Amino acid sequence: MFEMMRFFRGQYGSGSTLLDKFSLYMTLSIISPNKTKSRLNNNTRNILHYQPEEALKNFDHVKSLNLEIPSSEEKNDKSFLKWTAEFGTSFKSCVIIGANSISKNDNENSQSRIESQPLILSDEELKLRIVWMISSLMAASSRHYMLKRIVVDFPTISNVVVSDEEKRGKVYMGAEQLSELRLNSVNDEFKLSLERSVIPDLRMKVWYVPKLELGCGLVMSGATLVVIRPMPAMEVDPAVESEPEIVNFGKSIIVPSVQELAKLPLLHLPPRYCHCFQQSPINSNDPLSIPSIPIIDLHRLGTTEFTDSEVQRLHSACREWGFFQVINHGISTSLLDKFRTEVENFFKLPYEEKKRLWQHPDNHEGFGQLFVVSEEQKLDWSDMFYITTLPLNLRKTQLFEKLPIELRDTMEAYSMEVKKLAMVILDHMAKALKMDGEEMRDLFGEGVQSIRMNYYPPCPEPDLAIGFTPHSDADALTILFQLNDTEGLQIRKDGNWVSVTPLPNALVVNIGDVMEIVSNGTYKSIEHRATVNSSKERLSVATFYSSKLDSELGPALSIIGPENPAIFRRVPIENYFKEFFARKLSGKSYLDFMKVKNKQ
Ligand SMILES: O=C(O)CCC(=O)C(=O)O
Ligand SMILES: [Fe+2]
Repeated sequence: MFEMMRFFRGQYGSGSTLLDKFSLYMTLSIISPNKTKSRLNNNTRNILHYQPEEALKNFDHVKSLNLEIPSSEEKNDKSFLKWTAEFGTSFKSCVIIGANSISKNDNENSQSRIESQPLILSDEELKLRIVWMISSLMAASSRHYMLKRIVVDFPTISNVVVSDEEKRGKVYMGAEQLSELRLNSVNDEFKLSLERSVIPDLRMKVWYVPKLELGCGLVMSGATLVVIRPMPAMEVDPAVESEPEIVNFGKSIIVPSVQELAKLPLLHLPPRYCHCFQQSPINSNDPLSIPSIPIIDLHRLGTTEFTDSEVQRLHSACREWGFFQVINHGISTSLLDKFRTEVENFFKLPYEEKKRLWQHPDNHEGFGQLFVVSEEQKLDWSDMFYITTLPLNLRKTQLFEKLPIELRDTMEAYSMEVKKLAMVILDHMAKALKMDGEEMRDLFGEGVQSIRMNYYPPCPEPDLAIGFTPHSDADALTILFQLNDTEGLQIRKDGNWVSVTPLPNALVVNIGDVMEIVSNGTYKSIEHRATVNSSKERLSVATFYSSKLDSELGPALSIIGPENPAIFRRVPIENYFKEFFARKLSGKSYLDFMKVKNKQ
C-alpha cells in the first residue's frame, strides 16, 4: 500500500457550466496499483488532462478519494461562507455557516460569546442568505452528480470528499452512504437519476445573531447557521403529489436491500439498523412456565357438538391474547408447500431481477420496507414484498404480472384460500361477540386483502437489530404463514415478549386494529415484533384482511348501545389506511389516535 498525490486538470460532463472546466486535486489511498499500468513514484506532481474516470482507471483499489475543484466564483466581498453536504443515493443534509464579515477581535483572550443585540435582518442580509442556501445546494448537487458514476465504477472507494480550492464547500459520502448508493445503482430509478442529482422537498432551520465572538479571537458579524434536511415523506405537500393510479394507500422512502447488505462481510451492524436496546423475551429453564399462545382447532369449531366450547375458546383467545395458532384450517399441505417453495425462490432471485419489482417513490407496493418516513429513521433488518391482492380492481396488475408465473399462480390460489379461512373465522367471531353475522359479512365479504412476504437475513449483531419493529397490525385479521421453523415472532403479553414457536402446518392468526375497533375494544390487537439471529434466515408471509374499501370504520352498530357506548370514532376506511401508512410504525399509537377521547 502506498500514498500518492497528484494534480489533474480536465473536462467533465457536458451540460453543467460549473463542471465544464475544473482541475481535480486527488488524494488517493491505494491498496494496490493496477499491475499493467506503469508505477508512479511517491510525491510525483503532474498536471494531466483527464476526466476523473479516465484518471482513476489506472488504479484497482482506490480506497479514499479527495477531489478538489477550482472555485468558479470571483470572491470580491468580505462575507464568510462554509458548507458541508452529505449524500447517499440522494441528498441527506447540508449545514451552512455564514457571516457578513469575519475579523480579528481586539481582545485576543475573549471567550466565545453572543452579543445580545436586537435581531435585525435587513432585506439585503436576507437576500444574501437565500443566495448562500441556493448556491450551496446547487454546488452540492453538481458535485454529487459528478461523484455518482465514479462511486459505482470504483467499488473499493470507502469514503469520498469533494471540496474546492477555497475550501468553501464539501460534499461527503462515507461507507454507509456509498453502500446505499451502490446498492441502488442497478435500479431503474437510479439510472435515471444519474442524469442529475435532484434536491428533494426540504425542511430548513436558520439561526442568526448580529455579532458572534469566537473564542479564537475572531468576531463574526451577521453570523448565520443553516441546517437543511429532506422533508419527511408524510410532510410533503399533498397538492404536489402525483395522482394515484387506482387507490394509492401510501408511500415509503426507498431503502437499500437488507438481503444484499447481509451478503457483504459485515463485522458490525450498519448504524442505520442499530436500535441499541431490545427488551429480551421471557427466558426460563422450565419451558412449561413460559406462556404460549392458544391453539384453535377449526375443525372442532365447525363440528356441532364442540362448536360452543370452541367458540368460547376462540373468544377468550381474542380477548386475552389477540393471537392464536389455527390447526385443521382447511388449506391443503400441498398448497402451503408449493407456496413456501415459490416464496423462497422469489427471495433467491438475482438482485437485478428484484430491482424491477422494487417500490417506487410514490407508492409502497413492491420490494422494500414500509413506514419509512425520514432519512434518519432506523430501519428493520429485513426485506419485504408487499402487494394488494383483493379485490381485483385494487390489484396493481403491472406489478403482479412482473412476478414469476409460478409464484403468481400459487399466490392467487393461496389468496383465495386465505380469504375463505378469514371469512370462516370472522363468522365465528361474530357469534362470539354477539354481533349480527350479516353486519360482519357485509363489512368483510368484499374486504381488502394484501400480502406481505418477509425475509429476515442472518444479522451480524442480532441483539442490536430488529427484524420488524414492534407494532400492531392495522387490518382486521392477519393470517401469518411461518415458512421455516426459525423462531422470530414475539408478542407482547403482560409487558413481556413471548415467542411464538412455529407449529408444522399451523397458521398464526392475530387481531388487528380494525377488529379492535369493530369489536369496540373487546378484542385486542396485540403488539408484536420479529427478532433476527446470526445464523439462520427466516421467512414469513402475512396476509392482511380488512373491511371493504367503501365502508365506514367504527364499532359494529349491532353491538353498541347505552351499555356498550362506542369508544372509537368513525372514519371512512380509505382515510384510515392512508393515515396509517403515512406514519412511522410505533406500537399501538395509531389505535390511540382513533379513540373517542382524541376526537377534535
Ligand atoms: O414475520 C413475522 O413473524 C411478523 C410479520 C408481521 O408482523 C407483519 O408482516 O405484520
Ligand atoms: Fe404484524
